[in-house]
Amino acid sequence: MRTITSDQCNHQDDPDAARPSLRGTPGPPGTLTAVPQADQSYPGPPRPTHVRPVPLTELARQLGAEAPGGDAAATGITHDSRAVRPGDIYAALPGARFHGADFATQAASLGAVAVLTDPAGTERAAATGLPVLTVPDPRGRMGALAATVYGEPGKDLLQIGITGTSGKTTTAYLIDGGLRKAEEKDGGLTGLIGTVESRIGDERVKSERTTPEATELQALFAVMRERGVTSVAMEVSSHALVLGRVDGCVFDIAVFNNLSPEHLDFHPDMEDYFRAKRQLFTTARSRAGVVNFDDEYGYRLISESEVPVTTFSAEGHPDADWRAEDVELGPLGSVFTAVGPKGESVRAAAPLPGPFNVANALAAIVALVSAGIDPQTAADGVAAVPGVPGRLERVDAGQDYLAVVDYAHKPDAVESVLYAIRKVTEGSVHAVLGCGGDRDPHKRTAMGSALARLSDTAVLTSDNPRSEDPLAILATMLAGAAEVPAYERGTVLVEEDRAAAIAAAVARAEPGDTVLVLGKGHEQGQDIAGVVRPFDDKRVLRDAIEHKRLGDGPHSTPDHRTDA
Ligand SMILES: CC(=O)N[C@H]1[C@@H](OP(=O)(O)OP(=O)(O)OC[C@H]2O[C@@H](n3ccc(=O)[nH]c3=O)[C@H](O)[C@@H]2O)O[C@H](CO)[C@@H](O)[C@@H]1O[C@H](C)C(=O)N[C@@H](C)C(=O)N[C@H](CCC(=O)O)C(=O)O
Ligand SMILES: Nc1ncnc2c1ncn2[C@@H]1O[C@H](COP(=O)(O)OP(=O)(O)OP(=O)(O)O)[C@@H](O)[C@H]1O
Repeated sequence: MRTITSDQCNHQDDPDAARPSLRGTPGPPGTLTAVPQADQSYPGPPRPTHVRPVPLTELARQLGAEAPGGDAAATGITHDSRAVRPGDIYAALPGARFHGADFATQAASLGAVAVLTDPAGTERAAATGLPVLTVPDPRGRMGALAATVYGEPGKDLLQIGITGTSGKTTTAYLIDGGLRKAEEKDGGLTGLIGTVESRIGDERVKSERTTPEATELQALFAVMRERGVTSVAMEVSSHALVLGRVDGCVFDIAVFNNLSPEHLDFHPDMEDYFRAKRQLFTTARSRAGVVNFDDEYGYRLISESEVPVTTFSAEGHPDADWRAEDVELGPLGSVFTAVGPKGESVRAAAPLPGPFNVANALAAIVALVSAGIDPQTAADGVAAVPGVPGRLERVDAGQDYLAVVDYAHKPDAVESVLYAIRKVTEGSVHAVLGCGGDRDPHKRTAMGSALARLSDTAVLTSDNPRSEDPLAILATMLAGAAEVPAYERGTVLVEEDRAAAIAAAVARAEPGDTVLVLGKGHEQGQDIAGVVRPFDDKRVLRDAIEHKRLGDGPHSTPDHRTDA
């Protein structure tokens, strides 16, 4: 293993030059070790190129676990045996499907130096001959341990965490816009972590989850620090809060957008879902909060937050700290005045349409101001965001009607998007929607109802059926559509094949109408019976529009649709 000293490592030469603006506290000087960048079939997240090895005895002390003999040290940590690199601790966690200890042999063969596990995994881990660190709840200890292994990278980053049922991704991109604007004069880079992707400056990294597991997150923070990132906006899902994925982080600002029924396959009820989100507003997790005054659960959070909160109201409520006033909604976005508690008043713009994006933009501005950025810079940065992948994203192929792809895949989001489109367009709306299999089945009826009630043509179709029968999912959605009184209901079509469903909506579009393809947004594949086939709503929509223009029959008139 090649060892270099800190003065050979770029960002240690002149830490102030590398991370100057929003934070910029350099790590302590010391010896850095180049980390082997092994070839892996499972790529895992990016890793820092240099770390300071941490002796296992020190890590055992942190865990309160029995110290292993010898002088081995760790240079990384992962919870996935396939992603182990030489020098890693392998965290063998109990899960719903497996016990990670079953993969300890693979971890050892890839160069793990120790295994962190629970008493149930100790014997299998010890059989590899590696030192074993046993604790009752390894998942609960893994985040803080990962932060230690990677040298507490989060402490060198301004961290803004966003939670809520809808708008996390959008708000994260809008905050990133403001952070970029603030960094313009200093030359610092920004980071973004969320559902669509992670970004290290302009480099894009594929996301496996909305919020990475703690070992991946701390490694990502370390890479960001190494490359000169000074501030990061990240989505924090309720799964992440319950599963300890953000253990080891203290967010400078925590943002709460809203809460509506979702993930009720994971949370037993809304109270449990709310409490999971509320964890982000404890002193262990954040320093200050930004909370949506207009949301029922946001309003409740104001009194239940442990950290001081600043409130915002896109509806202009006079009791909120920040308000959106003089809102003008437009088909491409909205403009409004953000009015603050100290007499601040800046003209701002939401670069995406719909009232809910005024809320997302105001949330972003208030989070940025709470992080110390001046309101005009914050508003300018938010307004400059060119769009968010798969969120109200337009497809233009020269047609005389609007065609939009959107990620709405829960009842509240479907309603918000349809209301938003209705507010800014006059023609008919032809909307396509499916529900994913193996996920919260409770929302399917409500999704069917919302689409039937708010569209002129509702085309019910497949999303990612996964292991479920798509027709069974569609039957539940159709039952929801049938609950809508006939006088309120648009034409409902059922078309199992998603491409044909999109073509059916396009076939009905007249000049001035809107075709709205919902549910998959940025996604590039469709999971049918565990096989993910390439499927890109934007490309399929564009093809359907072009086929219609060329009068190419089969694509514009699917022959196996069902009128409800
Ligand atoms: C409910 C949930 O979130 N489960 C997560 C959890 O699974 P689990 O504990 O049951 O793990 P398991 O599959 O039994 O495996 C046990 C252990 O063996 C390890 N293993 C497994 C196989 C192997 O070859 N080698 C290996 O080391 C696994 O890494 C794991 O640590 O730990 C796994 C390892 O990190 C995660 O992949 C898995 O996320 C699942 C796949 C998932 O999709 N979660 C979704 C629902 C999720 O987290 N969504 C949220 C919210 C999104 C939103 O708001 O829309 C998100 O943040 O993405
Ligand atoms: N503030 C909001 N209120 C209601 N609906 C919203 C809001 N923001 C976005 N949406 C809708 O929800 C969809 C998903 O938005 P976004 O990806 O920003 O949220 P998210 O919280 O990251 O969602 P997910 O958890 O599903 O990834 C958007 O495409 C839009 O239809």
